Amino acid sequence: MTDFPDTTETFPEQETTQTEPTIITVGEGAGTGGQELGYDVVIGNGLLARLPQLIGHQAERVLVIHPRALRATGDVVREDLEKAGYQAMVAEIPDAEEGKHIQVAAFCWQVLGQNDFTRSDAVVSVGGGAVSDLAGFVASTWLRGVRVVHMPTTLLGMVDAAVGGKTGINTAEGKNLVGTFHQPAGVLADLDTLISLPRNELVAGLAEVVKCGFIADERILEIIESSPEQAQNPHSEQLRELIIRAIQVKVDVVSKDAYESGVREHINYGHTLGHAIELAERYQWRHGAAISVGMVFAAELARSLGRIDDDLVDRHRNILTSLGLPITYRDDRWNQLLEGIRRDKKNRGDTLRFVLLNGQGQPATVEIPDASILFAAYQEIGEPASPTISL
Ligand SMILES: NC(=O)c1ccc[n+]([C@@H]2O[C@H](COP(=O)([O-])OP(=O)(O)OC[C@H]3O[C@@H](n4cnc5c(N)ncnc54)[C@H](O)[C@@H]3O)[C@@H](O)[C@H]2O)c1
Ligand SMILES: O=C(O)C(=O)C[C@@H](O)[C@H](O)[C@H](O)COP(=O)(O)O
Ligand SMILES: [Zn+2]
Repeated sequence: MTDFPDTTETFPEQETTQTEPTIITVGEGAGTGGQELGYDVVIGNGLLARLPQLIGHQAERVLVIHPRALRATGDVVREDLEKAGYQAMVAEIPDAEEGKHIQVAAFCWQVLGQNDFTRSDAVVSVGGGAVSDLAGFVASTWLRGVRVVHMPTTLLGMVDAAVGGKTGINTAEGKNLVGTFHQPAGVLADLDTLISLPRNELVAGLAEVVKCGFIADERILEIIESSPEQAQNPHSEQLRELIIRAIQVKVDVVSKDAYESGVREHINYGHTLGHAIELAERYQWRHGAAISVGMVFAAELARSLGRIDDDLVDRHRNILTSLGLPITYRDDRWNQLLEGIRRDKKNRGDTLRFVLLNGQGQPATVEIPDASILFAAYQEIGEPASPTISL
């Protein structure tokens, strides 16, 4: 997997301030919990004890789905659930995008079936966005829908993937092409889990935070600009504030448009090219890295259409670079990328649609009349591909 910045180290140990958790409700007043809006995203430290409250006491059995890399954490969660009186079991799935596969979903369905999971039982995801996407998909399809609680352990999972109910798996043709909308019963974002997260994963998550800054909350951009280092420090107050602000942006949008028939498309900023890059790279690029390049591409596209000025495009490049995120892509892959772009879910028939800015904090979904405009923007982000080394 591509490393940016060139490190997988974690942050040095440091005291973390324990404060009262922040609770943000999705679709406040809109529903009754379960698979509807009206659930809580709890952000804080040491939150595991709150899990039974979110699962609910009608469940007797709970399946904890976690990736191989988080075996120890998955076991702790399972043991805690056993102590709380549930019959808890784990399903260990392949790491990262390898987990977002139909065969992995089939494995989880088998575990649920063999353990007689009923409609009152529940699923818990422990891991990053790949795990919550897969576990959410499994929960939404098992018996046509059982409760799922997400415990995101990556920054990206906390600020984006665990919130809002999009689930998904990949197919050979592209990213997230199969999936459902299935709101969780709750989300526990325990900031302590970020301490073991490799720095490059944390930085990848910051790409989605920056996205929220450009589409909605400029204060996010200002915090990062004033200290890109503190934004990457899992112990910092700045990162806590960034997480809360980014979740608030997502919650506001999802609360208005849970099924993406309007404004929810805006949180797909940077994803049209981003997903095409992920496919072209056979998922060896992190999602956040691909979205970073995708946002610069979208900014160039908006500039070429006269929607934003040079300063806003430069702000994209500066802020993403300050975090060590990539802003260019190899210049010899256009046809392959265009194929991916054509499969984006925002398209309607042959009409390509992109989320672009009309200014800071002013996103809009725009129809692209002619793919040649896209090619021109691609040239602005292109860099020569590394020469092939032949023996
Ligand atoms: N459903 C949505 O709304 C939504 C939103 C954004 C992204 N996504 C999806 O999320 C996925 C990306 O999520 P991600 O960036 O979290 O990647 P990921 O789930 O692949 O996790 C990244 C890596 O970090 C490891 N990891 C997780 N938590 C850790 C921890 N606390 N300590 C150490 N290592 C840990 C994982 O094992 C994995 O190797 C993509 O598939 C993307 O499409 C979905
Ligand atoms: O929640 C949403 O809506 C998003 O678009 C958030 C994105 O960050 C996320 O990557 C999502 O999975 C993309 O969805 P897709 O519909 O483009 O597959
Ligand atoms: Zn995303």
